[in-house]
Amino acid sequence: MTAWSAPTADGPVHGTVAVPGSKSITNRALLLAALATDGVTRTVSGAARSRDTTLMVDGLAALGVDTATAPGRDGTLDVTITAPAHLRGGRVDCGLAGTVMRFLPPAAALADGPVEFDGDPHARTRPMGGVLEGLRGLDVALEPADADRLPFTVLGRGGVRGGAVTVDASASSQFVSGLLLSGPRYDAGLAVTSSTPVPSLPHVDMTVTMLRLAGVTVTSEDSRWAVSAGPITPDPRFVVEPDLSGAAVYLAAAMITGGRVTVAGWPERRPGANPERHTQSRHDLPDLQPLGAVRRALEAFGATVSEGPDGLTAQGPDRLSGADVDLGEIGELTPTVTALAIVASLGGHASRLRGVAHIRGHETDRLAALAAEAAAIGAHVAETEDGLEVHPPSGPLRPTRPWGAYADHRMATAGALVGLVVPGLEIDDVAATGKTLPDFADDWSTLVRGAGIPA
Ligand SMILES: O=C(O)C1=C[C@@H](OP(=O)(O)O)[C@@H](O)[C@H](O)C1
Ligand SMILES: C=C(OP(=O)(O)O)C(=O)O
Repeated sequence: MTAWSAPTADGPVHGTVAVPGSKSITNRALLLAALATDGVTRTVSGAARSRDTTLMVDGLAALGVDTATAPGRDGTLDVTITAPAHLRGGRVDCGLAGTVMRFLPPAAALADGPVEFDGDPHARTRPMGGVLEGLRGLDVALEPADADRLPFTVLGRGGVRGGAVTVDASASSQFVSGLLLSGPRYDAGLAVTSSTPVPSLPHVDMTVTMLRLAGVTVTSEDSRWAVSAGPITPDPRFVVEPDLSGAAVYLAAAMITGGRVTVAGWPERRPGANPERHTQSRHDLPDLQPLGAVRRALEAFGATVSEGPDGLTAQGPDRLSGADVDLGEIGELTPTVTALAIVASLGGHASRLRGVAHIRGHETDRLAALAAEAAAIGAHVAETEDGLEVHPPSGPLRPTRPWGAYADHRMATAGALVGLVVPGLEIDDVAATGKTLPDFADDWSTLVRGAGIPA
């Protein structure tokens, strides 16, 4: 693997960029189309053309779902899905995708035969307990019976009785989302209670909203969510919006350099759009991604973030401030925010990132990885129990070795952000960005060198 030289910014980064569709929305839309109960062929358009999407499409195909992909607008994919009358047994490669390893086992329980699950070496260390505990609570048989990690087999028996389960979802909101997405197909529907606080709650909200858009009755109260048994009928042409966490990387480039970057194609929403209405049109969309929380986190470092007809725009300050931010709702932003905190520390400002203990179970132990890569350039980033503290360094930052990506897209993009102000920084595996941002290296270089990415 050849290291990639991250471009250094000569001045403020200005431009307009297009980012791929959200992998979280894409993979929910694909699964809901595959679980649809009316035999209609559906298209998910604007889907991320990325490894996680491909893994979901291939996983669904392994369960007997009819899938076809075609190039869509702006480098995205159009995926056509026809749900079969019955899912079948097979073998699913989860890669490193949390959405595949947590969302497909509850669907596999509906299959007519055993479904084997495995993934990348690191995927075998990612927590799975909540999903498997939930399935066992519904009398779904697993092999091994006490499995709590990949690899395992779900012994599908063509149906699931459904009912109420209590799980520990402190390690990932995806445990709750995964169970809820298949719940309407269980005989008695499904009620999921988490015995512990759930991180990344906006991702559970995304699940609830997308289920409602697909005609499912969902109730939620505190840490309990319930879906009624019944038809799943998503929009036959579902349009995926751009990925907010991917967008945040480009917005952060403006922040770090005192520039201005717009992410094009951000949907304009009417306030009060109603997810209970079984419809989807561009101007009648409920919020699916946590823009408010992301905006607050970026603004805490001094950015101005605005939405308009051109898209989502961040304007950087002359110098970043330090910040004390709780990222519990948006844990996947931690690498990006850490890069902002490292740059702020160069101006003498300390920062504290809290509420993200669970990201030790993400693509890698992100707290350990961020602290280690920061130390290798002379930055001062210390792990805490639930986050990171970033302090001013004792001298200028200098790479001593390539920044490690750890097969983690967001570690790679965090390295690119730090590279804007640290000359000579290389990233050991920029291809890791293919998990969600397949064109990242080229798009980033084009933006930073001033030409902007055609949006
Ligand atoms: O449901 C989803 O699409 C996601 C939920 C979150 O997972 P965690 O709750 O494990 O943080 C998020 O970090 C991940 O990137 C995507
Ligand atoms: C945590 C992430 O991914 P996954 O869906 O694999 O959990 C992420 O994208 O930051």
